[in-house]
Amino acid sequence: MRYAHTVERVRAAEAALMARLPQGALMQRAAAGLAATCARALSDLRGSVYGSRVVVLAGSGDNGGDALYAGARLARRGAGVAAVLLTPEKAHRGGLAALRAAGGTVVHGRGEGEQRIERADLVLDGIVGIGGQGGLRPEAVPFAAAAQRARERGGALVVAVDLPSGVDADTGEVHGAAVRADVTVTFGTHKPGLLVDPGAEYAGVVRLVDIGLGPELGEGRPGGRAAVEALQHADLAALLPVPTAESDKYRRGVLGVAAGSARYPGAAVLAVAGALHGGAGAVRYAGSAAEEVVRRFPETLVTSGGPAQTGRVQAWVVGPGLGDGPEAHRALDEALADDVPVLVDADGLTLLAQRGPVALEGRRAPVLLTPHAGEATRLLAAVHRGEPAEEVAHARLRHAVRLAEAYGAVVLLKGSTTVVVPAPAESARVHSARYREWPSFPVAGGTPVRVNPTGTPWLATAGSGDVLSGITGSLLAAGLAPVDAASAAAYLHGLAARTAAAGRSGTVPVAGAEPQGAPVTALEVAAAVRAAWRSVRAAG
Ligand SMILES: NC(=O)C1=CN([C@@H]2O[C@H](COP(=O)(O)OP(=O)(O)OC[C@H]3O[C@@H](n4cnc5c(N)ncnc54)[C@H](O)[C@@H]3O)[C@@H](O)[C@H]2O)[C@@H](O)CC1
Ligand SMILES: Nc1ncnc2c1ncn2[C@@H]1O[C@H](COP(=O)(O)OP(=O)(O)O)[C@@H](O)[C@H]1O
Ligand SMILES: [K+]
Repeated sequence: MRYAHTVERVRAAEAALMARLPQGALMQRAAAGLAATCARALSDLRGSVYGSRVVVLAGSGDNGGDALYAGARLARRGAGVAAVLLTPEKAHRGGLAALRAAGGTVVHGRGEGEQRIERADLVLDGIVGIGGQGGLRPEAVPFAAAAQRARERGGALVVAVDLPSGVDADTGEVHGAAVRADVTVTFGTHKPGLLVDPGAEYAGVVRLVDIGLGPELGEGRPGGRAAVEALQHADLAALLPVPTAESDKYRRGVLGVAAGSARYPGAAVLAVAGALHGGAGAVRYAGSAAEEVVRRFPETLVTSGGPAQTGRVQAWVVGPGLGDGPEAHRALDEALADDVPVLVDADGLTLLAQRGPVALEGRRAPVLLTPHAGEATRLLAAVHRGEPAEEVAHARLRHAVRLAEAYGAVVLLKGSTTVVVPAPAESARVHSARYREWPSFPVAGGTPVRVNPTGTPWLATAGSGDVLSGITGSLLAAGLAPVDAASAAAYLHGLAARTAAAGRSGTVPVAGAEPQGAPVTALEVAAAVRAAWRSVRAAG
């Protein structure tokens, strides 16, 4: 598992650790790790650190201090290091003295600063770290722009210190300008904003430097009190259901799929395709696309009636391609009336948004909502004034948490970074009338939010969401808890898309890297789930 902690937790852990260490020890650990990463990168880029041109962008806080000390270490190895100080009178004293003592220089004036940045081999972004508030301040913006020009024209490497300046550490939100980094060297633990877009995209490849915070952060457990966590191959291998000698198809789980309509039969086929590859023992399909489904997948048990006419299932997927007619409403009602976990997707979400959270009242078994930003906007509009979908996409954690709180449901919010939020602890369904303030992220005392590390923009293709519903439903039917089913399915789905696009299996995701290979269709993603599953089990 990869864990991320909020600024508040990091500060508390740092304070506890610093109380036991000599002054400045933590900053030296951070600077040493940072300089080592930069030195490796410079060696790869130019053959050696000696003679390379490094510019340190230093703000007035400890983030600037880290950058200046790291600059000093690089200068001692023969790099030409120049510092651009955002507020010279407040620059970190010790860091600046160390840089000067190592032969580094200070650049004066904006023009010269920008020129130096544009000619640099490596730019260290130490403008602001976890102490940042809001977007980049105006005086920092031209330097961030110069660093971007240096990347684009000169092939300079931009290395962010702790996090790219301008990215919100706790949420990944970016308000205004921010530094775009190739590599981010972060200290002690990941910050949520490094794992969630848009912040994750600004961060590039993230390297974690151990500064000894682990025991303070974890409180005896790995990842203790993390706000965000991301599954890795080994976690997934432990979650995936594998049949035993005693298994039969019922014990492996039976999933019901209520999807598709005369107008959208394809959605039914795609959801069933996902379901059949997701690990359940059997898939029952209920709806008007029964003929198409069984023609394509003869292993499906079908009925042209609704969920109430279907035999026993252990979970339902309801919604993809259902349309909005009376049959669609009936399918949603009948699925929700069954006392098993229900995943609501696509048109099912649009119907649910018309009714609001009250439609889920009285249910005991879990509900899992899987909206994209547009559907999330509609669901939120039922309990709150509407917000445009871009707002949801740019503040993913906040809106997914809001949705989970408002509907008392597990939420998987799709998009560039898919996030999975657990249902609120006690069923606190909130109605517009008594609604005062939205909960903020992270939820106090809450379980961590899962973010998916395997996503790829190749998935932005029609019908891939239907496939995801099927995979998730299958894992739910197999008995996984909703948060595990949703996050494991998103992981497999992303890995399958990467595998299908690259034409080979087992591709391990690299953050910030350009997507490999060629376009894929939704059905090809479903077919590649098997290869993704294999590569996960092989690594686990
Ligand atoms: N506290 C610790 O023990 C450690 C902290 N470390 C470093 O210290 C950093 C935190 O240091 P600080 O608490 O001094 O805070 P920062 O250095 O992150 O930021 C504070 C400074 O940035 C300015 N600032 C705030 N928002 C800004 C914005 N939007 N645009 C431009 N400037 C802005 C503030 O005026 C303030 O001077 C971490 O990110 C990490 O790099 C590391 O050295 C490891 C140990
Ligand atoms: N830019 C992107 N990067 C990564 N994944 C994406 C991106 N855009 C969409 N996706 C993924 O593609 C899938 C699309 O699902 P959805 O929006 O429901 O489409 P459809 O209704 O056509 O199936 C989701 O899994 C989503 O997370
Ligand atoms: K920074």
